[in-house]
Amino acid sequence: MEEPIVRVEHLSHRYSVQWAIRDINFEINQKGILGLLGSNGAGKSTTMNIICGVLNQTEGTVYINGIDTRKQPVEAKKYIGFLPQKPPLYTDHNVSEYLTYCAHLRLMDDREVKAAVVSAMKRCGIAHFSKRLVKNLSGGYQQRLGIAQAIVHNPKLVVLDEPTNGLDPNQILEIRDLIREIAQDHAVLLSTHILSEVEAICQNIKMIEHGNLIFSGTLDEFHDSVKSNTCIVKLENAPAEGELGNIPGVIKVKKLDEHSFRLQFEQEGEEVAKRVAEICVNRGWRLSEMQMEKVSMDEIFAQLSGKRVVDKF
Ligand SMILES: Nc1ncnc2c1ncn2[C@@H]1O[C@H](COP(=O)(O)OP(=O)(O)OP(=O)(O)O)[C@@H](O)[C@H]1O
Repeated sequence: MEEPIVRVEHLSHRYSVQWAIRDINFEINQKGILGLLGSNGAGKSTTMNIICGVLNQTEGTVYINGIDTRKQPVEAKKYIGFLPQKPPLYTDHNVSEYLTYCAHLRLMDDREVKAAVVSAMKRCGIAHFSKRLVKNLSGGYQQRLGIAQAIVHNPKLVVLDEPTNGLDPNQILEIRDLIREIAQDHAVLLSTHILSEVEAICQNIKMIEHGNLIFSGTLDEFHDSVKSNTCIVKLENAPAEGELGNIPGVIKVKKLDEHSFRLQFEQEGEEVAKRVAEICVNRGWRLSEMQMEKVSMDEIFAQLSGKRVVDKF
């Protein structure tokens, strides 16, 4: 059987006395973009730094393509490309010199370096800047170069730590397009605390909070992980708010306009919603619309991380 690209087993790390991550386990088996999501300080960078061999874990094991990163770090690193939060750029090099240097650092065969540098520059849209000094590139192009150094040796795994941090909105869209393109033939592990980023480009999500892995699944599963308990009803012959509030299972009511109300249910809603619909019809309130409200990414994130959910009432 083929080895997973990444296998993380019982990974824990402690900085002096405080545990930053505890008992993290997961595998990456395929190409595509996996988003590592979490609040500031959740443990994303710690996890990525260990996977990439930049930090030695306190406990647990990371295998890249079946190779233990602790026992055979040099071999394992051939399969990893890493863009840390702060790109490791040598600003007095020009683009081509810098990538050539990076390719040698990755122990590439000398005969392959030139073509690999040209290919990485092309893929990242920086070929026209090959002779430009790194310090004279804009932030967006420096980030492209950061990604180019992460793929120059054609690794199986590309790890990007908050790759759109600090970029302007147009640069963010361009870098996201580039990451999507890279993910066609690499497994990309990307950390972010920006929910719209996850929604825009990730197929799978792992969420870390206080150093623990608290969610693992597809984007759709993430959306389904928290069920809605609010709904909007439209009643052509609306009663007073109090009457809606007296329906068993309804705990809050907010009048939105003459005919529309937001109802909050005791628990997640389908059973109560059916009851509300029956009562509205039986009492002649002329129910014309009823829709469970979608739970936003922000609300899911807040609930999963145990934070206070914004009260819509
Ligand atoms: N070198 C260090 N020494 C001591 N504590 C550290 C060190 N680096 C990180 N920490 C702590 O470990 C925890 C996890 O930090 P980490 O940087 O992995 O989180 P993160 O999810 O990447 O956050 P951010 O999104 O802010 O980068 C935090 O409490 C942080 O303060």
